[in-house]
Amino acid sequence: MPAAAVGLSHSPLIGKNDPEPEVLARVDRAVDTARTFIRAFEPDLVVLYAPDHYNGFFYKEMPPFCLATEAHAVGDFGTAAGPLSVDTAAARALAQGALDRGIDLTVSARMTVDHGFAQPLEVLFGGIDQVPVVPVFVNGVATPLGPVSRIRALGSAIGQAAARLDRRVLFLASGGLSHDPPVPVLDGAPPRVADALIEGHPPTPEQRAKGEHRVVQAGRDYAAGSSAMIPINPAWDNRLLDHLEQGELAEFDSWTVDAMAKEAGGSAHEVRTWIAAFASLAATGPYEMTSRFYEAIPAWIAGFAVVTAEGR
Ligand SMILES: O=C(O)/C=C/c1cccc(O)c1O
Ligand SMILES: [Fe+2]
Repeated sequence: MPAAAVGLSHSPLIGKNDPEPEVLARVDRAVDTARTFIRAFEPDLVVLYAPDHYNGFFYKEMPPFCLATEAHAVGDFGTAAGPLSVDTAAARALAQGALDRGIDLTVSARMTVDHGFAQPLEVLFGGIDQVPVVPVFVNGVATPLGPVSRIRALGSAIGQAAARLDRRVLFLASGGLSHDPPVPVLDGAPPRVADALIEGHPPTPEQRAKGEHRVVQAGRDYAAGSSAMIPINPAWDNRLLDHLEQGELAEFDSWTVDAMAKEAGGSAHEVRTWIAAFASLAATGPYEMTSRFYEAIPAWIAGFAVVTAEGR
C-alpha cells in the first residue's frame, strides 16, 4: 500500500505572535516542501493524530486515545469551526482493525476537536473539510499518561489496518516537540478551574478570548526570556527526530512521562502523535525521511518541526 507520513508542529500563536521575518521565511519554505510532498503523493485518506487542549476531552472521561467516526472543530484561536470531512467508513474499518489487534481503542461518533486538528488541515490542505480524514485523538497534556509503548502499539495497529484498505494513506502528526505552554493542570487547580477541566463547560466568547490572550501573552514573555516555563530543548527535539529518521521507534519505549516533562516541558507529550504516525508508517513497510526541518521558536512556544517521510 502506498503510505507516507508528515509531522507538523502546531501553535495557536502562529499569526498572533510571530518571530522575526527570517524565521517565518524558513518555516514557510519547510511547510511548502511538505505541501509539495503531499501533492506529489496524492493521498486519498489522511489519518490525523492530534492532541486536544481541554476543548473536546475532559477529566470526566479522559481516554488515552480515541478515534472519531465524525468530528467537528470548535474554532479556537481563529481556526475554522465546523465539521471535518471524516471518512466514516474508513474510520470504522480502522477502529475495528485496531481493536482486532488488541488495542483497547475508544471510539467517538461525535468528537469535538480544536486547533490541534484544525491547524494542520488548514495549513496543509487549505481547510478542515478538504480531504477524507480519520481523526485520532492522542492525549498529550492530561496526566496521568500511560507508557509510550502503548502509543507505538496504537500507531502500529492502525498502520496494519490501513494497509488493508487499498488506499493512498498519509499519516499526519500534529504537535510537539518540546514546549511548555500555560495549559492548565488538574493537580492543585483552584475549584473553578478543576471543575472546568473535569466537566468541560463550553467557555463564553469572553472567557475564550481571555484564555487565548493569556496564551499570547505567555508567548511574548517566553520570547522575551521573562518566563518560568521550561525552555525549548533543541537537543531533545533532535534526538526524537533522529530516532524517527532512523526508524528506531522502539527507543521511545524507554522514554518516561516524568523525564519527558522535566526535559522538554508539560506539553512535550504531544510528540506521542509523531510516534503514533511513524509507527503507522513503519507498519506498512520500510520508510525514508525525505525532508526534515527544525527550529526552536519561543514566540510560538514551540520546538517547531516539519518532516516528511515515505514508504520505500
Ligand atoms: O492553550 C492552548 O490551548 C494551547 C497552547 C499551545 C501553545 C503553544 C504550542 C502548543 O502546541 C499549544 O497547544
Ligand atoms: Fe498543542
